Amino acid sequence: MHGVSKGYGPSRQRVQAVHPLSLNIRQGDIHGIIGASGAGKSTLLRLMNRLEDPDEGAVLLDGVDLMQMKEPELREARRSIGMIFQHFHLLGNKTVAKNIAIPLELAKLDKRERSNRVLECLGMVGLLDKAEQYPAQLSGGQKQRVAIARALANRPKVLLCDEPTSALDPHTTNEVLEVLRTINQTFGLTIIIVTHELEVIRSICHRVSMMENGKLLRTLEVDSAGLAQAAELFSGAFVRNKGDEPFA
Ligand SMILES: Nc1ncnc2c1ncn2[C@@H]1O[C@H](COP(=O)(O)OP(=O)(O)OP(=O)(O)O)[C@@H](O)[C@H]1O
Repeated sequence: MHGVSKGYGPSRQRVQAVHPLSLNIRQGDIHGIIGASGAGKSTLLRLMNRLEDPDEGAVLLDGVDLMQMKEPELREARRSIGMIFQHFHLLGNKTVAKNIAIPLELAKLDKRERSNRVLECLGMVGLLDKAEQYPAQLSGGQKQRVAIARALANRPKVLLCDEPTSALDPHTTNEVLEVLRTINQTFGLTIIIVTHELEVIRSICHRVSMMENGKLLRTLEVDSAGLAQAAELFSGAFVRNKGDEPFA
């Protein structure tokens, strides 16, 4: 991202969600974005696949600026960027297999290819036995794994994760993080995770960017020095353990 910014609302009451910033995400990394509520993390993530358009700046994927793209080129590029959300966004009236098939139908894959791809993705998240179940029959962690499978269906290069474990207990959080780690290691998928949980950064991220009031404070390697700096910058602000109050 080069010099991107985003504000909301008319000029007098304008909220500058993201001040002009540049950020390079390394291919194959799991990159965390952390900061207090309202820091602009989700907005930054939504700028990465043009779910929101920046007011200025360039969003480059493999060196190609998404801002210069028009349909259908943009639609094609968006297929290479999957996304998952805190509350899963699964369709309750469709089975797990049908949920995962939705992006494949939109991409106009034929039926045979679709069902092969659905099985492939279910295998990646370890839920082959749940294909014919409905979301309501699954645990939170399983629902998020279905959402991951759906996001992977079009074989993206990048997976954007907006607070993927914030609605989950510690056990299912680990289950989801393990799936993300395995996908990253096995397929080299680049993963960007917005979170307010230091534990998520510690356990799976290679680098972390810290945001405050719409500004990018710093990007650090996730090693002991980086984690110590991160903790210092946001002392008292992280959720250290599930059940703690988020952001004092
Ligand atoms: N669609 C919108 N319309 C108006 N203001 C918005 C919109 N989306 C975000 N904002 C504002 O932009 C700022 C940044 O919001 P954003 O959701 O990106 O922060 P965040 O760091 O992800 O917060 P949280 O952790 O609470 O989700 C906030 O002040 C928010 O109220």
